[in-house]
Amino acid sequence: MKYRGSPNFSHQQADKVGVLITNLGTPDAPTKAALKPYLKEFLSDPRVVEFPRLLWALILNGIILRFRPKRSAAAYQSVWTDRGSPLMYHTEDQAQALQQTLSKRWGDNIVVDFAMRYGQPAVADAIERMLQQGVRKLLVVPLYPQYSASTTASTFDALAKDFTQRRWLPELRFVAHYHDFPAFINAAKQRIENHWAEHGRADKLIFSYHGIPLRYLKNGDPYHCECHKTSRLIAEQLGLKGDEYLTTFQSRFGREEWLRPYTDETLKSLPNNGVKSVQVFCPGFSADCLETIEEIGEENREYFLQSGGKDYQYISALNAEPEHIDALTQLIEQHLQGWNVSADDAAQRQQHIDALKAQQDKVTEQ
Ligand SMILES: C=CC1=C(C)c2cc3[nH]c(cc4nc(cc5[nH]c(cc1n2)c(C)c5CCC(=O)O)C(CCC(=O)O)=C4C)c(C)c3C=C
Ligand SMILES: [Fe+2]
Ligand SMILES: [Fe+2]
Repeated sequence: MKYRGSPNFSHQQADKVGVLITNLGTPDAPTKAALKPYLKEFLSDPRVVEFPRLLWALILNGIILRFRPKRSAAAYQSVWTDRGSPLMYHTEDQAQALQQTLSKRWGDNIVVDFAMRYGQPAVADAIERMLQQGVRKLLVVPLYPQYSASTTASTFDALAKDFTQRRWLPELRFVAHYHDFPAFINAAKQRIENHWAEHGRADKLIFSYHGIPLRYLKNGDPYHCECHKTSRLIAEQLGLKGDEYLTTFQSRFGREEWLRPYTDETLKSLPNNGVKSVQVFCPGFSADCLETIEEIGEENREYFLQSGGKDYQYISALNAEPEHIDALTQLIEQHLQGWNVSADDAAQRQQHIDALKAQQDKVTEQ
């Protein structure tokens, strides 16, 4: 059969609304063996590496997948916890907290689940689980506040690929970005103010975002502009002047030029320019992960201190903090408008089916 259906579908089942939050994905374990398939899937995605396919396959398999898994495994070991990868357990906590807040208003009619673009839990499996539970209206929320083809569009690709193989598609809504959503900006503001209340302020606040190749910006990716807008809006809410904060880009990969200024180079140069204390916040990461805990929390701290900096503080991501869950709940509710499903839908469909059946019976009797 070409298209997967839902043959066990119960006609009495109430229609449900599904909310699927997604993030990038993470290896199953902090080992070379687990890193290899994870990196292979991730870096084979043409949305991530826009390069001639054949040439890239040679570089990826011949060079990168030979050396990088070991190096990355060591980095992952330094952030791994009893609950596994931070990205995984924060996303799990976010889904659970959202189920609670949304159920208060929607009761049993709403199902929240989470998936990862690469690795497990896979997007296709989450969709299957949700459809099995009666989800007929699906809202997908990639937890990337700023749109980028390499992340947001790639998530859409995964959904689309699954849908090409299904018979009965749900109604679909997709959050492409929320870089300027007031409740999100407010959550970031609160996170930073909470940090200030405990630790005081630094000479500069650095907003560090994951980079992308400069070429993608030149080809029309709005990511760079959305990052700058997020920074500006958070800074405005905090009452910061233009020279009190900076926007930088981290996590370069490969040899070509990426978005500038680079976070590491900036932190190395700041002490020479009289900036002795910094606080770094990453508004593009909805959960702490390798790139924030290890790269920003550890590696870049060393760069700053070795270059003459005196005080370096990393402000953790929004994770499953109440103000983040509140912001995401508002975002989700905005995108769910008009989708008030109830048991009535199922009852109505059953009536329709009964009527059809009665008609059919009449035909066979004749
Ligand atoms: C938040 C937005 C992200 C964008 C934009 C993004 C683009 C991007 N990333 C790579 C290469 C790598 N990224 C890696 C890890 C990683 N990236 C993001 C987010 C974005 N990436 C997250 C949340 C993580 C951490 C995942 C975790 O398990 O904690 C890695 C793997 C780590 C490593 O081996 O160093 C790579 C590789 C490219 C090439 C790219 C845009 C083109
Ligand atoms: Fe990345
Ligand atoms: Fe821009």
